[in-house]
Amino acid sequence: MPLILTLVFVLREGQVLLGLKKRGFGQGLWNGFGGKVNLADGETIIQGAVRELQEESGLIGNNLEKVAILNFQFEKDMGKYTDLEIHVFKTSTFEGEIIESEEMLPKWYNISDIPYKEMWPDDAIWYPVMFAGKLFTADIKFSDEKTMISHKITEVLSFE
Ligand SMILES: COc1nc(N)nc2c1ncn2[C@H]1C[C@H](O)[C@@H](COP(=O)(O)OP(=O)(O)OP(=O)(O)O)O1
Repeated sequence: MPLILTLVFVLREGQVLLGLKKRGFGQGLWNGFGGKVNLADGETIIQGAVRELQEESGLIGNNLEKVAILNFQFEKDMGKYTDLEIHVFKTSTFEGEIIESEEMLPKWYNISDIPYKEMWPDDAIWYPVMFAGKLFTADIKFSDEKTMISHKITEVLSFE
C-alpha cells in the first residue's frame, strides 16, 4: 500500500504560494502545502488536504479542485516514503492570513518564475501541465531522493 499524501497549491493572479520545507521529507525544497492523510482516524483525502494547508500556511482553502494524482516509487528503501500516492489540489479561493509554521516558510512566486532548481526534480515536469489547466496522473520513479530515472504523464478527463 502506498503512503497517501496531499499537496495543495493556492493561486492568485499569475502567482502561486509555495513553502520552503523547514524539516522532514523534502527539507530545504520549495513545494506546495500538504502531508499525510490520517486515514486511520477516518480522515478523507480532501479533509487532509484542507487541514495540512491550514497547519502549514495559515490559510483555509475553499473549493479545492483535484488536478493530479502522482505515483512515486523510490528504488532505494526510503522506509514509509518508498511508495507514495500524492493527491494534488489547487484553489483560488481562500481565507485567513498567511503565517510561517514550524514546517513551512510561505512565499508568493510568479508562475513564470518558479524556483525549480530548489525543488524536487519532478516538479519541472508536471507543474507546467498543472498550470496549463490539465488533469493528469503521473508515474514517477526515483533511484534515490535526488535522482529521477523515469516519468510518464497521462492526461485524464476527471477523477470520478
Ligand atoms: C518525490 O517527489 C515529490 N515531489 C513533490 N513535489 N512533492 C513531494 C514529493 N514527495 C513528497 N512530496 C510532498 C508530499 C507532501 O505534501 C510532503 C511530505 O509530507 P510530510 O512527510 O512532511 O507529511 P506531514 O504529515 O506534514 O509530516 P509530519 O509528520 O512532519 O507532520 O511532500
